[in-house]
Amino acid sequence: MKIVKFGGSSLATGTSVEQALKIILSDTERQVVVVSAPGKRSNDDIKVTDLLIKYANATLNQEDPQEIVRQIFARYQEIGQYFGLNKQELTTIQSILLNLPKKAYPNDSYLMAAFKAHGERLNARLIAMILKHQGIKSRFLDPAEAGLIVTGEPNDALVNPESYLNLDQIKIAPDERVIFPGFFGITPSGHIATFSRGGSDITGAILARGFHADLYENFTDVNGIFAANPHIVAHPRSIKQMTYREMRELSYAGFSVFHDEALIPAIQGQIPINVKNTHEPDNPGTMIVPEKNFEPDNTITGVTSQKHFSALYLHKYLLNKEAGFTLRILQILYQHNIPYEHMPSGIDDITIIFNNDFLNDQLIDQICNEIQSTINPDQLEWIDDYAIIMIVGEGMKKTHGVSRKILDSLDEHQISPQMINQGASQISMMIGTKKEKADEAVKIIYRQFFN
Ligand SMILES: Nc1ncnc2c1ncn2[C@@H]1O[C@H](COP(=O)(O)OP(=O)(O)O)[C@@H](O)[C@H]1O
Ligand SMILES: N[C@@H](CC(=O)OP(=O)(O)O)C(=O)O
Repeated sequence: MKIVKFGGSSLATGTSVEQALKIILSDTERQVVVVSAPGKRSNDDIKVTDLLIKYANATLNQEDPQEIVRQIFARYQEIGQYFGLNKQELTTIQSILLNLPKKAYPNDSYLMAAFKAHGERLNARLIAMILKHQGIKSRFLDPAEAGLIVTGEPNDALVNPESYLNLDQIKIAPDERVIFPGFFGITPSGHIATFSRGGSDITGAILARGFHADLYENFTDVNGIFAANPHIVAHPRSIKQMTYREMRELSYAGFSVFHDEALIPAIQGQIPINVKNTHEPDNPGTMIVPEKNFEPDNTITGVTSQKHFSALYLHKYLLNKEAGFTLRILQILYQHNIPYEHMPSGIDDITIIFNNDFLNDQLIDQICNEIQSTINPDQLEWIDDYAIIMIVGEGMKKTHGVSRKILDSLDEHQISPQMINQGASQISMMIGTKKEKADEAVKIIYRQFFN
């Protein structure tokens, strides 16, 4: 059996849903279908998830939400009408939308999560209705009914392992198609909580593990995973095959096409993932597979950058001899509830790299003051325009001179790395640069290894 996930970019219009249904019905093994909320129809369009966030905010601010509800419903109506659904069938969707503010939520964060989740919840209902309308045996399966239990933050939830036991109990008839909404699960007390943005990929992977699928097919709007972000490098090469750990490093570091957390259930279940193009289903796309029996066909598999970082550089002589130096820094960060991303160090210095999402000016001042007074470094520098370039490839550990080739090519273009870090697995190299140099660095490294 295969789990098939369609992203919002593949379900934005009636024509694209028709193409998705064609793909589902062309293979009897494609029995469980995970759907996202309708995505953008054009570059300046708004995803349904973002419209729902506006609806939630309007509700919280006690503003009139009529216009926004009209816009959201119009997206489902457009798709439903394309398939000839009647007014009454579509009214169910409209009334669920209108009723959202009347439900009880433990707090504003749960309200936000529940509103957001309805992009997927209503789309799964709609697609199941369309299939039924076409005489195809199909079922809408809700995470509440399936027992997809999550814990943690209402808008950044994590799957609870009991979900796998619950999914194992679900019976699917051989000729039946199950339509499952992506992006959310149910908390132990029965409320909706969503994964982080882009989290329908996670639902697909959870179901792939829970239903012991042979393959997890993830359909998007491009021919698989490219070796670099197509918005940075024009027409990058598509990766034929890569390992789970390569993908995890690349998706964590900026390959937004596949969610980094979605790799974990697939790895646990050892289920291969095939990222494919809805608009070109015969293209083989990218296979993501376990490390064993893998022969890389290029030294590097991909290069990516992320620009939302800041760094704290600390210099202190004999830092290596001072017991508890890092511990005291971490205690300060812990007191302010600030996580860090990386902490490369030398004999006399240490750089702590932060995700800007967890910082504000007041917090930055507070932690710098506290570190200065507690640690008393010789030099303390805050760098707020930091980017990380990540070069990943199973082929890197077998090839000599990869780092030299990368650093020489950057040097030729006057880009001087502020930090270099090679992971112990030897399949990735991380380079810190100024934010404004990040895209150029990606282009240079891509050209060096792929052209
Ligand atoms: N390395 C990459 N390979 C392929 N696509 C990428 C890459 N990096 C960024 N993207 C972008 O990711 C988009 C697909 O992701 P997304 O819009 O979230 O799809 P979906 O709606 O199918 O989940 C592509 O259209 C592409 O612009
Ligand atoms: N609709 C949600 C979840 C998701 O995964 O969407 P997509 O598959 O279109 O990236 C979001 O926009 O975050």
